[in-house]
Amino acid sequence: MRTAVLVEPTEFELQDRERPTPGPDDVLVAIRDVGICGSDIHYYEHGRIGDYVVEEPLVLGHESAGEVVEVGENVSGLEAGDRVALEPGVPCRRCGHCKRGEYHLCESVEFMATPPHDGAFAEYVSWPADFAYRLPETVSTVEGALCEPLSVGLHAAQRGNVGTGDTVLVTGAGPIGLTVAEAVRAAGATDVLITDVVPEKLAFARERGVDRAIDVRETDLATAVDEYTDGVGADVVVEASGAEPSIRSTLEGVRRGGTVVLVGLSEEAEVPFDVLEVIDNEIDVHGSFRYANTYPAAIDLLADGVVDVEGMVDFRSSLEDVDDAFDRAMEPTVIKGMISLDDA
Ligand SMILES: NC(=O)C1=CN([C@@H]2O[C@H](COP(=O)(O)OP(=O)(O)OC[C@H]3O[C@@H](n4cnc5c(N)ncnc54)[C@H](O)[C@@H]3O)[C@@H](O)[C@H]2O)C=CC1
Ligand SMILES: CC(=O)[C@H](N)C(=O)O
Repeated sequence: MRTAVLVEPTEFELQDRERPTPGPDDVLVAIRDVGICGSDIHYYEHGRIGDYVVEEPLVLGHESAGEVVEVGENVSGLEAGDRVALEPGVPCRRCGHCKRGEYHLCESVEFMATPPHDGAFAEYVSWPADFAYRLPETVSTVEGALCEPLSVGLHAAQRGNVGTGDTVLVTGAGPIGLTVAEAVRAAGATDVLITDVVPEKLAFARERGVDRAIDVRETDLATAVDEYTDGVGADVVVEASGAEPSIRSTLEGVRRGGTVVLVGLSEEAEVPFDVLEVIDNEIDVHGSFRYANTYPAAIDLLADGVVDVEGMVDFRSSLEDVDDAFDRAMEPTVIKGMISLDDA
């Protein structure tokens, strides 16, 4: 089968690899669509993300969906011909975190396209059936693949306990910020403000219906939020840029007694944060890491037309054109590129 393998930073090689054989609890999936995520780009450019270093050739791509072509002998509920979204992180299912249902915190999660685990830029992936979710007819495999970033947004909204009538400030209008915006709307937020430093990203967010798009290069964030909220501040701020100034600015946007959710991963592990402000204003600060149990909700929301992810896609490219696709995906105005494979 065809695979695109990252053999060195900035170097993909198209390799012909043996088609995997599904184990008894697995499904073999002919991959149709795979999103290019910021983490794929980071591995492509730098060969590492923090402690995760690409030491062996690695197949990238963890936002994927396709068609089941074979099922293992123990699998029920899925059959050949079903289209599925693949949840990319598979936990041990036995540890305390798994048993509590917070399986995304399992220390033994094997996550696609995170060294040493291969991802989905491949014709076929064999995957545990309980992490493969059937897509209804009305949900495309592009949408199925983008259940992954949508899940990051849904989990962030849950971490922020976003509720009906809330005003939410999202910092960063990349794919994650945009899925957060979709998720908080679905959770009942009535006012969504978003920031960025790229005018095209802000214009796009505006087209998607955010109530206020703030260019923080030109506009003081605290003033803009105060104007919008009559000096109160946002109920919830979700940081989705990873930029250090933006992380620090979350405390300028949140109301007293409000919640800050940190999703964006800073280049630096330590970012100065005014703890006196946090205490004095009784701010709840939550980290948000990936997601758990979000795929069924993501698929339902897509099927019901409550959220949109397909509109974020700027282009679809082929496995053979993966180099060109990554070059395009790195352009600052591009939101989401996809690698799409022919029907298997
Ligand atoms: N916690 C988690 O589970 C996950 C975290 N992430 C992280 O979330 C962040 C966002 O991911 P993507 O949307 O894919 O990244 P992205 O790089 O495509 O988007 C970030 C956006 O922030 C904007 N930005 C840069 N500086 C800014 C500033 N000072 N104020 C406001 N906006 C600013 C950029 O122009 C860009 O539009 C990244 O740090 C990524 O690593 C991504 C996936 C999961
Ligand atoms: C941080 C990422 O972008 C990636 N989606 C991951 O969950 O590892």
